[in-house]
Order: sequence, then structure tokens, then C-alpha cells
Amino acid sequence: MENPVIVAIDGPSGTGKSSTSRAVAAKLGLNYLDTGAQYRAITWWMLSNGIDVNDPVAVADAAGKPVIVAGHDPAAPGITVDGTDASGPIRTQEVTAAVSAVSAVPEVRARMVELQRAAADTSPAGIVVEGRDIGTTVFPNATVKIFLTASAEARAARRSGELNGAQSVADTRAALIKRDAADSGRKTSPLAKAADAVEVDTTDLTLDQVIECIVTLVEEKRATR
Ligand SMILES: Nc1ncnc2c1ncn2[C@@H]1O[C@H](COP(=O)(O)OP(=O)(O)O)[C@@H](O)[C@H]1O
Ligand SMILES: Nc1ccn([C@H]2C[C@H](O)[C@@H](COP(=O)(O)OP(=O)(O)O)O2)c(=O)n1
Repeated sequence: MENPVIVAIDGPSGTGKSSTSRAVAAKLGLNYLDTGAQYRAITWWMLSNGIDVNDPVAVADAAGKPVIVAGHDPAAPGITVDGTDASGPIRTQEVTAAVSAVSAVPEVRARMVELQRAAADTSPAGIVVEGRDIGTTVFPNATVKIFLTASAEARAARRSGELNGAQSVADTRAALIKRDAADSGRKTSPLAKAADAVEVDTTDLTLDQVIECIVTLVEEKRATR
């Protein structure tokens, strides 16, 4: 049988990773994994259990405790923490503000990477994995690597639209620039474009155009291997 296809999609917040990855996985009949949801889930567990998220030693000590299970169906991925559905709670602004600190802790990353590689091992046809370090660290031999970008203005407008005006575009822009800097500046597996990734600037592209572009790249790669 053909080797499973691994599609790595990285990039900062609001570039379209989740929407694009889900659609690409659905179109190609592949599994899907949102690694940002995993980091959000462990962050939610830390906050819910009174762990000081700004104390890396406390976070490292607790990193092995929660049981995090991410779904792989692109139509309804879902995520549970200790058996409880966490899909809603992981998207709160409290979690968003704390996730960069928690995901910078090496013990947290080691655990998540283990889960991410296991997800690929149990995906016979293959998997689309989205995050920040998928092409650089988690799957350096991925079949196709994509790095999505977009202007800060476009990203803030998209995110603010999702929050239904609960946060202004200016505040959303400031928060995401702060998170980009933390994610790009950390020591362990920072947000970065792999040397062999294809960069796609989505600022002036529709979601359908981005999906089409990535599906074509994967199909071309599949045809030549
Ligand atoms: N190319 C695009 N053009 C316009 N809006 C987009 C595009 N890609 C994604 N979006 C919208 O932007 C928001 C953020 O997209 P999402 O996929 O969650 O980004 P990320 O996972 O990179 O944070 C969503 O509301 C999504 O529908
Ligand atoms: N592979 C990954 C994925 C996410 N993270 C961290 C850094 C990000 O700020 C958070 C949240 O990621 P997520 O993709 O859910 O964020 P957005 O949907 O882009 O707002 O997790 C990471 O460190 N490594």
C-alpha cells in the first residue's frame, strides 16, 4: 500500500489554518488534527486545576496528568480532556491569553508531539495536521508542507468577526501580534516556516482559492511519488 500522506499546515493565528485544513482533509479523504486545540486543551486543564501558567516548573510537573483525546474527523473533530468535551471552553479569551506560556514549556511540547505522531500512525490513508511547528519539528518528512500567512489587518478582521464584536479589531490585532511574538520567540520549536514549505499569502485569496491551491499541491505530489 502507498505510504500515508502527511500534509503539514503551519502559520500564525487567523491565516486560515483550521478552515483550510478541515476542507482539504475532507476533499482528500484524510484524517485531520488541530494541534492548536491540543495546546489549548492542556492550557484549559492547567487553568481549571489552579496551576500557575506563568510558572514553567509547575506546568512541567503537571504536564503528564490530563488525558487529551483529539478527534480526527474533519467534519466534527472535537476534543476531550479527562473524558469531558472541551471544544467550547478551549476557545475562551482566558485560554487564548494563557496558551503561549503553557505551550512554550518543553515537557508540554514533548507530550503533545507524542500524541501528534501517534495520530499519524493510526491514519492509514493519511492526515492533515495544522499548527506552528508541524513542518519543522513534528513531521520533518511530511509529504507536503504549507506555511500560511496574511496581513495582521486581515487576520484581526477575521478573528474579530468570529468573536461577534466582543473584542474590537484593534484589540484583536494587538492580542494576536503579542501571541505571534511569543510563539515565534520561544526556545523550543518556535513558529517558523520550514525551508521546504510552500508559502501561501491568503490576504487577498478566498477560502476556496486557498483550499484549491493546497489540494492541487497534494495531488501533484501524490502523482509523482
Ligand atoms: N482566505 C480567507 N479569506 C477570508 N476569510 C478567511 C480565509 N481563510 C479563513 N478565513 C476565516 O478567518 C477566520 C479564521 O480562520 P481559521 O481557519 O480559524 O484560522 P487559523 O486556524 O489560522 O487561526 C475564520 O472565520 C475563517 O472562516
Ligand atoms: N503546533 C502548535 C500549535 C499551536 N501552538 C500554540 C501556540 C498558539 O498560540 C496556541 C493556539 O493555537 P491555535 O492554532 O488554536 O490558535 P489560533 O486558532 O490560530 O488562534 O497553541 C503551538 O505552540 N504549537
